[in-house]
Amino acid sequence: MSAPPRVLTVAGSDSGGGAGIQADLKTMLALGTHGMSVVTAVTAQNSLGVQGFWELPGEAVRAQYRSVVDDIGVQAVKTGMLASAELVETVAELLAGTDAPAVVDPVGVSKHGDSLLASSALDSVRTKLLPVATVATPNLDEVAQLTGVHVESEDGLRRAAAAVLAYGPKWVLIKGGHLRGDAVDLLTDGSEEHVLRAPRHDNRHTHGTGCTLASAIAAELAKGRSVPEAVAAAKEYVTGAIAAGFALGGGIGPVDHGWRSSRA
Ligand SMILES: Nc1ncnc2c1ncn2[C@@H]1O[C@H](COP(=O)(O)OP(=O)(O)O)[C@@H](O)[C@H]1O
Ligand SMILES: Cc1ncc(COP(=O)(O)O)c(N)n1
Repeated sequence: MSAPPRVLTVAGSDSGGGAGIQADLKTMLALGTHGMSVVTAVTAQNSLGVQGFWELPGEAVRAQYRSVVDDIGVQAVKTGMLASAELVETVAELLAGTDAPAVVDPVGVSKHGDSLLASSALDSVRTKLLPVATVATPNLDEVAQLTGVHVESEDGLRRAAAAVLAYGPKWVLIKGGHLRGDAVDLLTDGSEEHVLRAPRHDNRHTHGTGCTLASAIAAELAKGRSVPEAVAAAKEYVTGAIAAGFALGGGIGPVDHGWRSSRA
């Protein structure tokens, strides 16, 4: 049997299993790839929020990354929660030395509003991490935090994309999931533009949407798809996972990563 495409997530652990490393690995499996992980931080997290987190030293992140990349090799990398300026800079340097596409999800706050990134790290995200991204996938809160551009309707997505592209990622996918109406995202590299539209599912169990989308893009890139093809396939996967999101605990439940396979 030949090995499946290899994808690496560099992100935080979510003890509740809905977002972070756990969402990433489930997504990678669901999309037919071999998922691997570099843990940047450990969160104590559930459906009610983030009760605490502990970040790993830069040395531990670097060692995990080298272990995976130098022996097994990667065909795409996804980054999520990086917690601090030190980790953002360490990961940016590692990505710059890796010959594989990088999907950068600049995770700032959780769905509950708990911060997952020190405000002192924002400048490193802008000047070190975004420039090495093949695709950056900010949500509208992250766009506002990073660029000062506030978007309140679909019309503003193009302005947000231009502001993020100015920091140097090859492509940006602005996620309009926090707007009303259809779930509309805009993908552009500054010349091509693709609007991805899906019906909004009236389901509050959306924990892990952003992690799932970014990991799905990385998995599709690892299979050799182009960026627009990978994003279109990933959008279809996350939309189905949101439609099937289920209640767990007393708060916001997770999307269903296994929605395409039978639960019987
Ligand atoms: N209720 C929903 N129904 C359908 N798609 C959604 C819904 N909420 C978010 N999305 C989609 O999920 C993906 C992740 O977006 P978003 O939730 O904005 O990211 P984040 O988790 O980073 O806040 C995007 O493609 C967005 O359009
Ligand atoms: C460890 C970790 N990483 C990322 C998120 C963001 O989750 P979402 O994908 O719902 O924005 C999270 N809640 N926890």
